[in-house]
Amino acid sequence: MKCGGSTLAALPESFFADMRQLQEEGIVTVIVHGGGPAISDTLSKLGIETEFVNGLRRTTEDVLDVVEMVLSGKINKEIVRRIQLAGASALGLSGVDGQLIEAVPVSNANEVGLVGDVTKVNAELIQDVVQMGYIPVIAPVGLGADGGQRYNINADTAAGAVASHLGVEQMIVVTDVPGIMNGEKQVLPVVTVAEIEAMIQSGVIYGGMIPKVRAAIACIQGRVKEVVIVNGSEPNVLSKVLKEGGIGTRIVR
Ligand SMILES: Nc1ncnc2c1ncn2[C@@H]1O[C@H](COP(=O)(O)OP(=O)(O)O)[C@@H](O)[C@H]1O
Ligand SMILES: CC(=O)N[C@@H](CCC(=O)OP(=O)(O)O)C(=O)O
Repeated sequence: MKCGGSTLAALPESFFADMRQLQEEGIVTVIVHGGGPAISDTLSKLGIETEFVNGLRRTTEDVLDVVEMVLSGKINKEIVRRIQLAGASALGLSGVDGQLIEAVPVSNANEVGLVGDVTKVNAELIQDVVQMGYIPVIAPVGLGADGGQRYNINADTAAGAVASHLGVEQMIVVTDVPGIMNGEKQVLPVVTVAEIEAMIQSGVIYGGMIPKVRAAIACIQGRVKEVVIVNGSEPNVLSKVLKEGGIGTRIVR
């Protein structure tokens, strides 16, 4: 599951209670989270300028310090605490811990700086954490293969990579809209990978939805059958996706 920064503060207690219920039923959840708005807030308090190029934050070493502090510190621990308060067990990690997420510079690094694309995920570590009874909560900061260089990774991209390396059946993207909407603001129940490019071209899909659909395209292969985009403030949204369906937008092959 990917939890977007747009919705984290608005997630109700029941969202985490639902997660506990699912864990008790043996449904395994792995969380990759964002935190874009909180990063932007802290950068502005510190007087560090920030800017997005095609949805990716232009990242200098100074920006990266704040990204890591906010994502791996504040946001990651907030989510872990909320899961624990709901009575479930969670363990917070970033892509740095246990070399969880290995990354290389994105192809337009000359424009965006220290932003990474995922090349490898330590799936064994995630599986071990799950085996120990914890819900892994992962912040999208990656490390170069040499272990020295950190990279800021878009959270949708990181979640898609984790989903495909784990070979899960479904990725749930929790955000602040009820799904992908068409030009008339109607939520589309199903969108195919083939339809997405045209929707980006026509401007129906824009801004923060673009990295989500691109991550979906990249991860829907092999065992990953679908990506479902849902609103986190919808009551018991996780159970509804997993048990009833008919909610949000399903992106399928
Ligand atoms: N076709 C679309 N349907 C729904 N939302 C869209 C669409 N195109 C762009 N968006 C935007 O994508 C946003 C979600 O992305 P973002 O703000 O980055 O969220 P998150 O922090 O959850 O990743 C929505 O709030 C909406 O403004
Ligand atoms: C490279 C890049 O843009 N990284 C993102 C990481 C956080 C993120 O993606 O958070 P949301 O899911 O809330 O948007 C950033 O710096 O904002």
